[in-house]
Amino acid sequence: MQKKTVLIIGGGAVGAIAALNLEAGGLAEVTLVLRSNYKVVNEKGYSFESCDHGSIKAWKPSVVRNTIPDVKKESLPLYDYILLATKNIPDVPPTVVDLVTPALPSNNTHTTIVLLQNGLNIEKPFLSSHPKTPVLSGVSLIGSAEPSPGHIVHDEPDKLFIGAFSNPNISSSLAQSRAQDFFKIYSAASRTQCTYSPNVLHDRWRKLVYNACLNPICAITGLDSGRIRLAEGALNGLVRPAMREIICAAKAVGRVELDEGIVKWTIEMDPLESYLKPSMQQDLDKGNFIEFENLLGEPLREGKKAGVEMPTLEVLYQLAKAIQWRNKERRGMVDIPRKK
Ligand SMILES: NC(=O)C1=CN([C@@H]2O[C@H](COP(=O)(O)OP(=O)(O)OC[C@H]3O[C@@H](n4cnc5c(N)ncnc54)[C@H](OP(=O)(O)O)[C@@H]3O)[C@@H](O)[C@H]2O)C=CC1
Ligand SMILES: CC(C)(CO)C(=O)C(=O)O
Repeated sequence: MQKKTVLIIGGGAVGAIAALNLEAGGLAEVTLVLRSNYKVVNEKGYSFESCDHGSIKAWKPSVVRNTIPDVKKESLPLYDYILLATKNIPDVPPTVVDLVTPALPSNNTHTTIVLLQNGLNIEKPFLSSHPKTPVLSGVSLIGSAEPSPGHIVHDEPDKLFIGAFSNPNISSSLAQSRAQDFFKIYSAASRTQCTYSPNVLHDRWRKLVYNACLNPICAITGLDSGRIRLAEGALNGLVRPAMREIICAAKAVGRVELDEGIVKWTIEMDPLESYLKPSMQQDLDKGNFIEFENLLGEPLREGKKAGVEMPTLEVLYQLAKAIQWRNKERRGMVDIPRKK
């Protein structure tokens, strides 16, 4: 079988493991686009400490580059898949659509986009920019981090749920067959728990019980997912009310039934003593922008539109927004009046 060509944009904690896993399966040839870790990875390769793949040194995928391929200018054939593994931050340019544009003509039908990213409604921008492009959802339960450039510490197994986002411009059987094909190439190495899961909305709302609640609560308080369980009053006063608001919104917006048991399950998903920092907390620690619009803003807006009261998420959202503004100011992206 001829290998599928996969362009991965973003080779941090999640993208590097995806690249490694796809090439290990032997059914994909990966081109990986890097930014801050390009020099290190290009010169020395990645080093991995991975619970699924073992300890690996000086690894590189088939192609490493520091620019998005311009398929027209470089006369390149279209990729079979473009997988986005950047943080998805619509309020800070470039947007995900800006990123794929050089590698994807707007009338594309060949390439399939795979969004290996957290959050709700992340497929929506592509419906207008690339209306006939199938877009797949990758909901990942991995625990992975890049403590220094090119060094990947992967300590919670790569459990990935793949399905197709609905798109009124293409047949659902086409979109689903693209999802099944990607599931096969991602599963080929037999080292991950990849699941073909057509109920994308269910998977995304279920993951939001964690991401819309623990991500901002841990980021804002500076307490990791273990300490937040120990801190007096935090579970009953913050975490559980936020999670219950997501359960109500999932039902009202997506007709997704999540039972009360998911609250306990999500809180206890990782052992307390692993003191795991959700990705939003890791980003704040690094002084990076946070993915608060897709993780928190979209479920909040959708829930409120459907008539759900979400007072806890509303406060978390406004706090996260202020923190993002602080990050923008630090980077000179907002002008403020001079101090008198
Ligand atoms: N980490 C985890 O355990 C989990 C993460 N997720 C989700 O997966 C997605 C990816 O997260 P994660 O891997 O942790 O994030 P990271 O920050 O570790 O990696 C993102 C990478 O994308 C790169 N990038 C950003 N913009 C560009 C660009 N324009 N061109 C090239 N590279 C770019 C970043 O480079 P630079 O360093 O220059 O910014 C960085 O290397 C997110 O949506 C996250 O929520 C889901 C489950 C678990
Ligand atoms: C739930 C978790 C920790 C990974 O599975 C995550 O999605 C994140 O840190 O953003």
